[in-house]
Amino acid sequence: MAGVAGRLGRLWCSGALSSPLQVTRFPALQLHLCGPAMRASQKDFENATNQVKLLKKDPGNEVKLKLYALYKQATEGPCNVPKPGVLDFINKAKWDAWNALGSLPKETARHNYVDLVASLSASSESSIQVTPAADRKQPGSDALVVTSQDGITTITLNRPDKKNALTTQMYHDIMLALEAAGKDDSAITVLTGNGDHYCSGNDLTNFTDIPPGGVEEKARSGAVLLRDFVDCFIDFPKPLVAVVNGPAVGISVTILGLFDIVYATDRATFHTPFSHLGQSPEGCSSYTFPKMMGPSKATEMLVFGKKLTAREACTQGLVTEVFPDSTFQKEVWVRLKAYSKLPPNAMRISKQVIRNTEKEKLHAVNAEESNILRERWLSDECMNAVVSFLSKKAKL
Ligand SMILES: CCCC/C=C/CC(=O)SCCNC(=O)CCNC(=O)[C@H](O)C(C)(C)COP(=O)(O)OP(=O)(O)OC[C@H]1O[C@@H](n2cnc3c(N)ncnc32)[C@H](O)[C@@H]1OP(=O)(O)O
Repeated sequence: MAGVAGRLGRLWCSGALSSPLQVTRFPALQLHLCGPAMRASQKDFENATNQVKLLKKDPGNEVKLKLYALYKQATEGPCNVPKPGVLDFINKAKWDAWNALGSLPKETARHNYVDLVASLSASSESSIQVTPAADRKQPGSDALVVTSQDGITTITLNRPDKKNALTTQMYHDIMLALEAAGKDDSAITVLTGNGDHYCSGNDLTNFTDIPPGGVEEKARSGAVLLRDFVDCFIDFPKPLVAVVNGPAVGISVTILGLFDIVYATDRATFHTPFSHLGQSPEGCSSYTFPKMMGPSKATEMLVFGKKLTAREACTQGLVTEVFPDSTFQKEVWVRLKAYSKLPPNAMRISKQVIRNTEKEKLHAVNAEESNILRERWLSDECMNAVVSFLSKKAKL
């Protein structure tokens, strides 16, 4: 049975499954509670399927099967596939759960799915906002989740098992998400992380994906990607907020200088170990850090790799406000929801007035930093550091 549980566990990652704990106690009742006045929209449903990927706790196999069944019923209607053989435990369990829903209408199944996800989110102490419909194209992988609610578009880094390290795909997806968020009807955009880290910076395995043009081509395309990525933050047209839910490393720290507000849990740390990695500052930090904290404090971070606590980062001006970890999510989201009700055009224009004084300079700094890094990535110092990390000899 342990094997079955393990395999069922993998269902959890499929995106079709979600969960509410109370519901599991009265499944039959719950499945028919939904009246016509309480229908969930297709957008609510799509949002719930995204939200389920962000739940912190595994809700258990019984709930997962329920979610699977509701998802299938909502998307395909009553069970219409042949019953799997008795030895095909997993598929039989899934089939039984779906078949048990009988002729439950698609709409009701959709509503119950949304309900289940909402109550599971509430009971799982998820660090992620409960978010209904986002009218947008979702990024190409689960590593980034974009949701919208209460005038706030939230972009969540979702690779908690890798401390939210940024893959090449994620850089592209974040750029797409920012482009969409800049144009949507939300007032504020938030970047945050799922799990115990905010982000561990560039995924060092990105360096292992060498194209036919060799390492020079890799460094060249990396520099173009870096420059484009940081440009999106420089040009982002509306208030951009970082909700730093845990330790932050590398590029996830440097670009904070381009955010309008940075809220951090007191558990967060801020680390830019560029010299250790044979690299050099990016994200415009060679300009924004000395400006906000003075040249010598910036040197401690960017040259000597001094790791700051959240409170130190707040004193240095990198962080706007620090919150106790136990109340971090609650306090921050209450605050942001209040801000999001301010007139959006006024906020957008005020942000742009502040940013426009610096834009040209920031673009020039970004171009220069990207060029310098292109050289650094080809250095022995950098290659040795990456090999050392990848062979598990080094950790920051
Ligand atoms: C094209 C644009 C380029 C922009 C350039 C940006 C420069 C930077 O961002 S430099 C910063 C690069 N980041 C790092 O050097 C961090 C490396 N990670 C660590 O030192 C540690 O993982 C940690 C201190 C962040 C966390 O340590 P902890 O003990 O809590 O967890 P781990 O067991 O080490 O990590 C779990 C899991 O995640 C993998 N992982 C973590 N960070 C990265 C990363 N940056 N790249 C690739 N993989 C990472 C780690 O290897 C573990 O994986 P396994 O479970 O498979 O062993």
